[in-house]
Amino acid sequence: MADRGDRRDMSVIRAEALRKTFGGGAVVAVDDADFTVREGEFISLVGPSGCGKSTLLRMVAGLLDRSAGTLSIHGRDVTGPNPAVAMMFQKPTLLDWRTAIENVLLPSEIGGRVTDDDRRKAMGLLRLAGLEDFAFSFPSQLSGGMQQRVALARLLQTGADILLLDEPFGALDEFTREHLNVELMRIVGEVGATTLFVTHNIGEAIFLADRVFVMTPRPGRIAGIVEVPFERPRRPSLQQSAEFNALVSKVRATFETETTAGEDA
Ligand SMILES: Nc1ncnc2c1ncn2[C@@H]1O[C@H](COP(=O)(O)OP(=O)(O)OP(=O)(O)O)[C@@H](O)[C@H]1O
Repeated sequence: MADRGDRRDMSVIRAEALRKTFGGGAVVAVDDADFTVREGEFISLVGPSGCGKSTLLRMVAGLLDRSAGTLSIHGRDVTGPNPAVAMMFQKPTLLDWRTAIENVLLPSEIGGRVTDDDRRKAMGLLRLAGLEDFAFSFPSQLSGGMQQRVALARLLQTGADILLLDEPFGALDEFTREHLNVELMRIVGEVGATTLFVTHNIGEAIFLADRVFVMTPRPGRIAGIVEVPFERPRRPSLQQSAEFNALVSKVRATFETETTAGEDA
């Protein structure tokens, strides 16, 4: 089996001149996006509201058709949803009348009969998410952060190796969010998933990622790609370091250069 270093050389998502317009071309949500994502890589997509982050993610998920350009996953043209890809949103979308483990088992149920292996896997994922003792609790008995961890376990139960996370902790308070970010890094690192994570927050984007795609609006473009050199595991205190703050400034400068260029045009 290839080690993590080898796997990182293989691209699993590839986009060239990717474009999405709405309203017959009146709104250019994503313009001329060129990028590759390597296996096991964690990419943050950061940018202000309306710069096309969710649109880009939905195209990768196969939920939205592209208007132009190419987009492939594992070397295959994206023409619709793909079992290798799973997406998670800001709201947990758990079923209130089902326990945590019954929620995690949903993808297996949709796929057919639930086997003992499926149950073992679901319990293992709840353990990985730190929720072993809450497997038989209902969503109303869990905090917002715990509900999102159940949703993450359910995402992994699908067997997808590409995770698309659209501000998954955006509705939570800052303390819970920081804790869950550390947990998320640990969990996706352990399962070796390739991850695209959308956020408005520059610090969060850098803290989590191997590379940050910086998006700017009107039209939505990837204005720059910033490499994050910090070793893993990472601790929240990293965010106080001078090196970390230098990267925050670099991302900010990418926004400012683009915005000023747009105003000058
Ligand atoms: N279905 C749609 N029909 C028309 N316009 C749309 C549609 N979806 C998105 N847009 C427009 O495309 C642009 C990009 O939207 P998108 O939701 O991708 O941005 P975003 O960066 O994810 O924003 P936010 O951070 O607020 O979620 C916006 O101008 C938005 O109004």
